[in-house]
Amino acid sequence: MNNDSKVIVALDYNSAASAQKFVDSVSPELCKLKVGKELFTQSGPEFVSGLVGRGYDVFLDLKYHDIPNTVAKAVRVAADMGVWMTDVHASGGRRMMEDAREVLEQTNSNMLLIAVTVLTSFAEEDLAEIGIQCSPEEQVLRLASLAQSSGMDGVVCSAMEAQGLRRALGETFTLVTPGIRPAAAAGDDQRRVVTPTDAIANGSSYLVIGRPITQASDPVATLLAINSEIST
Ligand SMILES: O=C(O)c1cc(=O)[nH]c(=O)n1[C@@H]1O[C@H](COP(=O)(O)O)[C@@H](O)[C@H]1O
Repeated sequence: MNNDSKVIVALDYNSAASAQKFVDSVSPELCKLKVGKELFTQSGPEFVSGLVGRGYDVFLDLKYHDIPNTVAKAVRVAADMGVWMTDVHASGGRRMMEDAREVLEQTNSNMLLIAVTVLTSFAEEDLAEIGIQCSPEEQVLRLASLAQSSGMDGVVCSAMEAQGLRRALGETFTLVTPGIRPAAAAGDDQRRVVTPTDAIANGSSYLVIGRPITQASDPVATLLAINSEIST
């Protein structure tokens, strides 16, 4: 079986039972799965291990951001769980990212380690309010370059920045893009949104999609429609 879908469904459910209901209706060939803060806080590593055991590529999205020693140790535990990918915040800095990379090398782990640049819920005015006086695009490029030179496999960014990052950082750098909204869908709390088709055209490696699938009246049909939209 080939787990080659570019869609990572964000399992942003408040109970293991509701997440499991979705998981039972799909298969590892149709999508990868992301476990984030809400579900992990609720259901913990056991739920994650269950997904790994069923053959899913799991993105454990806990966005580690702490001192280098703490992050490296948490990344090591994530790798031991057998997840496919996990993330740290690029703004944790070079030493934090390098130490996380080193711990994976010491254990011969091939888990993908990626760094969040500027959250897709941020617009330029949100950056200004936290003291960053540039456009999201500039800040994403700065943090993505730092992430690449600190040994990260890729970054999380908006697909709005994907084209520029592909040009600057090359074809093999993994670009994971949330903030995906089919045309005419509600943006919710997201600010830098792109449609599935445009995200792929811009060079995204993987699309993270939550509410447009999980809150659809027919989540599986919506996932299938997105898979076919981006494979044509
Ligand atoms: O790291 C992430 O996955 C992430 C980074 C980011 O910049 N923006 C972002 O939305 N996400 C996650 O991607 C998912 C997006 O969900 P929807 O907005 O419902 O599609 C959520 O689980 C977020 O936690």
